[in-house]
Amino acid sequence: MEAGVACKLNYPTWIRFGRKSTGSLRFDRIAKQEHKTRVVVSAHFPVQTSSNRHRSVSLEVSCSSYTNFSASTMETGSIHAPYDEALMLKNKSLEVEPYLNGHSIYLVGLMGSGKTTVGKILSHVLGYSFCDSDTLIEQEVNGMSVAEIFKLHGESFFRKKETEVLQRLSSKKQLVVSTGGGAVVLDVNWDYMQKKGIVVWLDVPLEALAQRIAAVGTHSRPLLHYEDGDPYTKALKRLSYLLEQRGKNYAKANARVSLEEIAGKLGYRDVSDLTPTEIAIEALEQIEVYLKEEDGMAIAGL
Ligand SMILES: Nc1ncnc2c1ncn2[C@@H]1O[C@H](COP(=O)(O)OP(=O)(O)OP(=O)(O)O)[C@@H](O)[C@H]1O
Ligand SMILES: O=C(O)C1=C[C@@H](O)[C@@H](O)[C@H](O)C1
Repeated sequence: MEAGVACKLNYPTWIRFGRKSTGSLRFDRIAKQEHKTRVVVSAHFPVQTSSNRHRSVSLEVSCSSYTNFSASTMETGSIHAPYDEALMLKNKSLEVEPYLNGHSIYLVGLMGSGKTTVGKILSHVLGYSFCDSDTLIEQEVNGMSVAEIFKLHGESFFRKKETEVLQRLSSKKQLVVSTGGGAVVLDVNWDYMQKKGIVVWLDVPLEALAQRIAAVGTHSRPLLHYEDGDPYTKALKRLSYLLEQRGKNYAKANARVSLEEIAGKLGYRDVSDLTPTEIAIEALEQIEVYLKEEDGMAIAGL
């Protein structure tokens, strides 16, 4: 079919796939002029995941002649095209950037939710600087690790430093900040994060978080040392408690990125099948929704 369509229409230049069962097929200007072809595209996008993690999408294309539009369909069939997540990320960032207007992005979420991993991807594609508030605190306290700071100076000292770091960052634009898991607890931190920034919550199921943390060990995360058991059990117990305590705080974020929802949309059975890039794309989408709402309200004078 791919050859058939290409032959009938001559050089279709590219096929673009959206993430919500939408897509478009674009043709070269020359092809349009030469063939005066009116193209009727009916797209059908069942998402398939193949074993090598490269997804392909079935696209049914119907075409009819421009000069005889009522004439029957020229060709129908399906094209398999690779799902290029890097391209989709770039396109999404270009779409969102004008609305962002230089606002920073503050990623919040429980330990291990991917703030650093996703944050680096976002900063790279947007051309923003990336920083990690835990790392900035460590630098301020003579290179001491978070775990050592907790042990030597206690949690309240750490929280004070965290607020100072967020205050310092709050005057800057074009940053992607990976915040500490507990940064959402203090109201003053919200004032700093939202001064020139948008707060995005990475909402990851507890079991997935515990799995990720167990894979790297709990030694660098002092708040996980209160429980007994193997690393997975320790992490799961403590994270459940922390989510109970902080759930309302995370929910105050301007945008929420739910891994369960993305997995559902993409037809994955498990959130662990999601790539960090897919999560970054969803983050941009949710930021766009938020900014458009804000824009609409400002125009409406609300
Ligand atoms: N989408 C993902 N799928 C699988 N593993 C991931 C994903 N995102 C991050 N990870 C892994 O989970 C662990 C935690 O990720 P990361 O450091 O980005 O989270 P974080 O929110 O910054 O954590 P913390 O707040 O504890 O610093 C890392 O080992 C990382 O490689
Ligand atoms: O969830 C938390 O309270 C923490 C998360 C980490 O990022 C560090 O900021 C520190 O270990 C505390």
